[in-house]
Amino acid sequence: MSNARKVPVPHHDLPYPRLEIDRQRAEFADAAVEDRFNRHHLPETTAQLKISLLFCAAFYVAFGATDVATLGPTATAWAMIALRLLVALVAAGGLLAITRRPESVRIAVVAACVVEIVGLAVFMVLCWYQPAATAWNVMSQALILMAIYINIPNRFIHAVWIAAGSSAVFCAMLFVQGHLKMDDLVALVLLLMLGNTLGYIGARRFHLARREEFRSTILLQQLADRDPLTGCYNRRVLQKGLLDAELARARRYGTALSVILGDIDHFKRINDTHGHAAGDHVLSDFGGLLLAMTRETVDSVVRYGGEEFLIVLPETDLAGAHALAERIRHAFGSTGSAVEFGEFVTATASFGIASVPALDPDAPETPAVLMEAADAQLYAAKRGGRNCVRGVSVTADRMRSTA
Ligand SMILES: Nc1nc2c(ncn2[C@@H]2O[C@H](COP(=O)(O)OP(=O)(O)OP(=O)(O)O)[C@@H](O)[C@H]2O)c(=O)[nH]1
Repeated sequence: MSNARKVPVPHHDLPYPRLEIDRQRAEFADAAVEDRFNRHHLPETTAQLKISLLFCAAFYVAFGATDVATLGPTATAWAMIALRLLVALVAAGGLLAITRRPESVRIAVVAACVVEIVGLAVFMVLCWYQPAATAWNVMSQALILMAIYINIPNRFIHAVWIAAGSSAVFCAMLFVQGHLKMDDLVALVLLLMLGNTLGYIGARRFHLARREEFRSTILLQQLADRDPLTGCYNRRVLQKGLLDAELARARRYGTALSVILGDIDHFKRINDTHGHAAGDHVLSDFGGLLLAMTRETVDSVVRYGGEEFLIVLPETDLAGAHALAERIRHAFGSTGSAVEFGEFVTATASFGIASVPALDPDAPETPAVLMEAADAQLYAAKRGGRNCVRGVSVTADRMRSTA
């Protein structure tokens, strides 16, 4: 049972307010949505990070030649090369970690941060011992800023802190060293401020654009999957395998699964008496009620036909589904729909339930059995006088009518 809850169910929508983007942090305001975004892009992010780490390691080691060139083959030069190798080793460690745990967003972020911080710390030490190469090192710092903001995929907020923080340390170090004239130092501070500002603007725009694209994709998907009149899922979602996936989950983890078919009684009469628009109001209210009375991120409500709705209830047995159907039946029958010209229409609905019990080795493999059973129960409810609930427990070789 507990395992089943850990498996993400892919078909549930994200309500629009949860898709808001925190423009300062350049992330989704909702941590769960941000996580979903990161998981969606993880393969691409990891591939880019691997290349970035490889380049980082290679260039750090290659620039060891400049240590020997500026300092000669001294002990200090060899110590610097050892430090460069340390950065390469840390980058290799990051590479190994993300290769071993490609599914972890956190490891990718930690690997990027650790390599950036260790790389910059080593860079500061190298600069400290090479005051003669300050001009080159300033250029290197500017390029490193570009790598941190743009080329090494990381959280925007981390990139800003690491890039801006390292620039501040770099300026402070040159100030303490005192090799530069004040006007050169001011030019250097301005240069790094410019690098950080350009990096900030470019990286922020990039992070925001990717999230805006992700949000548009989700909203388009919601438009494609939802019935515009009621807000419930349309049959496309069933065709995409909603019920197959839930049934497979129930079989895999031994959990119960129920489906309820709900149908408004004598709906044709409502249309004929009050008009099609009034019928639409009643349909919309019924759909809204079903959505409101079911679990937002667990259950699914599908407009199955004209005035027929399917509710899919994972981890719910027959008794639970029956109790829910009764609550809906009562709520719908006791509230009316305000239609045009001040008219008020009341209606009732009938419900047919089919359930797969928990830990049932005979649970059906295809949804067709479940749907046929629910349909038969709905038919029984209609024949039994309407405005009532009928249910059955379904196994591969038998059906026990319990209500
Ligand atoms: N207003 C409106 N009516 C619809 C819509 N879709 C289907 N219908 C109507 O729903 C009615 C369904 O009628 P029937 O299938 O005979 O069922 P019923 O009158 O509800 O009778 P029972 O189900 O046996 O209680 C038909 O008249 C359809 O035209 C819709 O989107 N809006």
